[in-house]
Amino acid sequence: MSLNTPNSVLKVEQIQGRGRAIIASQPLKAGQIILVDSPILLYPASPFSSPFCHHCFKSSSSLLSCPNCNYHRFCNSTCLSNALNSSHSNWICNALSQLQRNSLLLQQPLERQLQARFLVAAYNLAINTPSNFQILLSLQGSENNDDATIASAHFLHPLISSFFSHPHTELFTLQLTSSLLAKDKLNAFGLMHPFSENDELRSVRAYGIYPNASFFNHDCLPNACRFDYVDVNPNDDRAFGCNNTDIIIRMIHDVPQGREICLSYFPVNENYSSRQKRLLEDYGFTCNCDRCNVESNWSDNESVEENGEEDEQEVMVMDDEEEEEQCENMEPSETDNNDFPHAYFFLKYMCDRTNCWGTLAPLPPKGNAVSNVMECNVCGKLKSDDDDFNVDNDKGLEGEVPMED
Ligand SMILES: C[S@@+](CC[C@H](N)C(=O)[O-])C[C@H]1O[C@@H](n2cnc3c(N)ncnc32)[C@H](O)[C@@H]1O
Repeated sequence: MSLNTPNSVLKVEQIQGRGRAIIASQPLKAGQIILVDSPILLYPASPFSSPFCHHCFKSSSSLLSCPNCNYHRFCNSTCLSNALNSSHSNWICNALSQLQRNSLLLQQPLERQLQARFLVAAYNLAINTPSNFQILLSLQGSENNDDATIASAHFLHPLISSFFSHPHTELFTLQLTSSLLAKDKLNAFGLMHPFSENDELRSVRAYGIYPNASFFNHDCLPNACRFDYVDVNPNDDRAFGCNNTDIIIRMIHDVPQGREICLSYFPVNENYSSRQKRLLEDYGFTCNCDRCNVESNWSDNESVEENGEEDEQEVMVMDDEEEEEQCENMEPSETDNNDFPHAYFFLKYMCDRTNCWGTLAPLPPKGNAVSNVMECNVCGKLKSDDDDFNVDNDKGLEGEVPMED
């Protein structure tokens, strides 16, 4: 099976115990852009009152209001007119206007309000873009959900189905609502606010369903990572010619043909037990990647030095100079058989900026030459392989040529 993108260097294969997986169909280079994916559905992370454009999610000093509800706002007339034909159709405009006045819903936790917002966007897709709704239905996630998702479906379905009219009343069932919620939970990506060092956590501006990127499985030491540039204009070098709501997947290091390409579903600094808990509760699987296999043998009470970690709070960060010197001389192959094979990964590919926890990938190669400038996928910091050298981000990436897929 191939991805629904032209000239893809990737293919989709079924792997026992992992479902569909993305495989390199040719050798891939560090920094190479392997996928640019556009969302089939986006919804704001603050469900009913986002200060950003409700269509493209850019921040803007002046926003135009929807002429019907006078409530949802758009950054310019193009976004407004595109939205009126898609993400803010008459049906969704009416549904949102009623939902945001529903006191029962407004008393619910934020997570459930977001689920309501997602369902309205998903059912709007079914009504306005049935082919994209079929793509959403083909993604992982079924009606056999965890108890919390089933409870949400029971609460939200009657509310949202009151906006349907014939023939949708028969088609849009409780089971469908439940399976849509599962698909959102397993597949949604967050489009992030630009990083600020003062925020401990970089918050999400909007959630999106990206049909091709949804096939990437998780690995706690990923070989690719995703970038997004929500506030950057398409003609800015940093956006590599993409739309601002696209996500761009780039290789962290070289991989041979036939290797599975994986992302990490969350920052790589999380410790073993919190990763395992999150993957089981949120994604329904037990991770047995190389890193988890090594760390499963570490006792919680063992000292950090014994485990090869430097931080008692089990955060995978290395700032100890001696340890860094030791690791600097290691190649990945040398670390394969020791107790801390990921030391090299943390040193080379984890951002060292305070509170960032992002992953570094080289800028796209020029021809065959891998760039020695690494970009952080969270804070956007640029740093050279040899030494820290911070490029003035406002000036863009002069001379860097994006690779085609
Ligand atoms: C975003 S989807 C990835 C694509 C999915 N495999 C499919 O068939 O559509 C996330 C789901 O993939 C599976 N998955 C992802 N990473 C995995 C891993 N490392 N081991 C086993 N299953 C994994 C889990 O079922 C998870 O809920």
